[in-house]
Amino acid sequence: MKKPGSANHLIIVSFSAIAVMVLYGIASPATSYPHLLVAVLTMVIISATLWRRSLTTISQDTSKESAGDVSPRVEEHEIKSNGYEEEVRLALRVFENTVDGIIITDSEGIIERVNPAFKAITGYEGSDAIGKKPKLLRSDHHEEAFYHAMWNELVSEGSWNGEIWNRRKNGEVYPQWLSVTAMKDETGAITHYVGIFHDITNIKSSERRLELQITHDPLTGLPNRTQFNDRLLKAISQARRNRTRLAVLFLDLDNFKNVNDSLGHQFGDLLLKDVAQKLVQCCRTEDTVSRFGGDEFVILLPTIQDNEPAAVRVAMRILAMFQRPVEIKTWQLNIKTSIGISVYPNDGDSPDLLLKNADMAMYEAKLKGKNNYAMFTREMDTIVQRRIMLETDIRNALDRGEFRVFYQPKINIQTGAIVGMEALVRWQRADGEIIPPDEFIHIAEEIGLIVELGEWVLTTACRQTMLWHQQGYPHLGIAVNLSAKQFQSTRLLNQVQRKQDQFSLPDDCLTLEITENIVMEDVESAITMMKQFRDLGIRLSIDDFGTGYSSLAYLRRFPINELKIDKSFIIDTPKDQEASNIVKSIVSLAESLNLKIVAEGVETSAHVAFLTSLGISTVQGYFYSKPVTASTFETLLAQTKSRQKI
Ligand SMILES: Nc1nc2c(ncn2[C@@H]2O[C@@H]3COP(=O)(O)O[C@H]4[C@@H](O)[C@H](n5cnc6c(=O)[nH]c(N)nc65)O[C@@H]4COP(=O)(O)O[C@H]3[C@H]2O)c(=O)[nH]1
Repeated sequence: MKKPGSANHLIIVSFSAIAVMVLYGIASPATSYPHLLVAVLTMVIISATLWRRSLTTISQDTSKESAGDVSPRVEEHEIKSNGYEEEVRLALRVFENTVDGIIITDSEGIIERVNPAFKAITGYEGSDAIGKKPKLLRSDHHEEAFYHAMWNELVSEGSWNGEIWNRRKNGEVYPQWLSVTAMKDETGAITHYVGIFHDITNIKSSERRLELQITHDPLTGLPNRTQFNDRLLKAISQARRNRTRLAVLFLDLDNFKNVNDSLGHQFGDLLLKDVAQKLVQCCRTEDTVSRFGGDEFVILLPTIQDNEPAAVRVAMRILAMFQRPVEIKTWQLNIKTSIGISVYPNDGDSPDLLLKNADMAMYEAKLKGKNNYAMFTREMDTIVQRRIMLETDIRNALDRGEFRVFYQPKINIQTGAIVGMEALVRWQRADGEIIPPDEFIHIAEEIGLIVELGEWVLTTACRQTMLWHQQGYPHLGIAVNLSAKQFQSTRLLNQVQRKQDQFSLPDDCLTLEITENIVMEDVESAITMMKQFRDLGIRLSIDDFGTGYSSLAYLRRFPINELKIDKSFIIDTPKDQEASNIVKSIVSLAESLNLKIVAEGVETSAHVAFLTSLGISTVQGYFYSKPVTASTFETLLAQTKSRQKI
């Protein structure tokens, strides 16, 4: 008798474990599962062969030893008790019941057997497939080279695993994961090929959904930052190879936040979708229009012939599109945009640099006024770097005590006496650099520091005025500038009243200087506010008069005390006729409205003579003094006092 050897027992034991795992779905479905199935099928074939051989041996032995003691039934019983036949049955059940399609071909690749799952996946009956080659399932998805490579690997390595697109009987092309294994006999010759596959359509479509989520903006469906960066990187290498140029356009919507805040986020979303569509219409199909989030859109023009014109043409087309109101529901919105442009290779050779520079140029476009574009320039880099530095540092400048108040005297043109002063803030950084207000006031406004800073200036100026009053100059008036945000702050009135009380300033001592544009923003509430100041004994002056857009009709209704003629007019007098006429008109306007006049920017004796001829009594300018520190101002006070005594 020949019993199955111990090696065979081992194989059977491991086969049982695998078969049970497969039946109960323990193995992972993606890649290890086909390997297990191949193992199972290997076992099917090996087991069947061994079993057949064992039975043959038994029957031979039986015939040989028919007269002997050992009954063949005993041998059969032994086989059954070893579980051998049972294992083979189990393997066949796996073949029949697995959800994976299985094809077994002969060494020539002619299909010998397929399992029921094969039919479920491909739609072909066993009878359709048996006797044919697996070519039957081919789609046009792959080149011939793909199949060559697959067979080469199969023959050399003994197996092939991978994704393959096949065609079902109904013509539908679908992706499947396929593992093919070459089965060999004892001599090493290939006897069969076993192919195991499963349909991965669902996996692929959820992969696609996931990829879409990773690479696209869910609101507008446009590529997102990740996808944009990817395309920009590829476009840069292509442009480098072909020695061509590309452009990046960075844009955001001016005042989008206001739309969102006033009309709600849903409305804002509709607006963004609409803008996205229109931007796509402004570009060619090979361009990438992406949304980085919020109201930021970035466009890639992957090939442009020249440095500027092509990119500028697209920017102009976009700006023209924004000239027309956007219609959302029943609303017509005037939305504007600012566009910054950077060009490869001049403005950067990496996605980061091109984006940063386009962003910088966009900031410059905003400064030029809304609905504008700007090309990146090297100088911008320096300006923006400085602005970023100031923006970071200013946040703690107040706590670090880096602000100073300078005072510029206001002079009585007839007597030369100092009648008051304007408080002008400066920022003295730790390294000693003095930064003028024109450079940081708008930053303080943007980051919300201005109300706090304004209060500090008001306190400092009022305290200093009180001290000078106490030192023997009780006639000095003090003028303090207000920014738009301060003027709109509900705290302002209360703040001013407290300072006036705290430093015992008499009525008409404190003047608040506001620009025309500030009051014109919301005329009615500005008038209410101004009346309250007047009731407190606070003077009001319209600063930079002539440069804004105040209406004369409103001017009549403003409870103001003074017009301050802007220095840009004074500077050109008396030579420039137009400037001189404007100054004359402002003077007669002030007279008719019973307002006082202050002329600023008085730099020369010719200015003084001209203003004197117009009957102006109060002036301010470098001819007398630049803004100076409190101690220098005290020296000026002492000098003019002694001059007057002489
Ligand atoms: N070329 C020339 N310039 C002259 C002459 N006389 C005076 N100036 C300058 O003209 C500006 C007058 O102040 P402003 O029109 O209120 O214009 C101010 C004001 O709008 C703003 N500002 C200054 N301090 C404050 C502040 O404390 N709060 C706010 N909100 N704004 C301030 O910054 C602006 C600029 O202030 P400054 O740089 O101090 O510049 C001052 C002053 O130095 C002259 O003869 N020739």
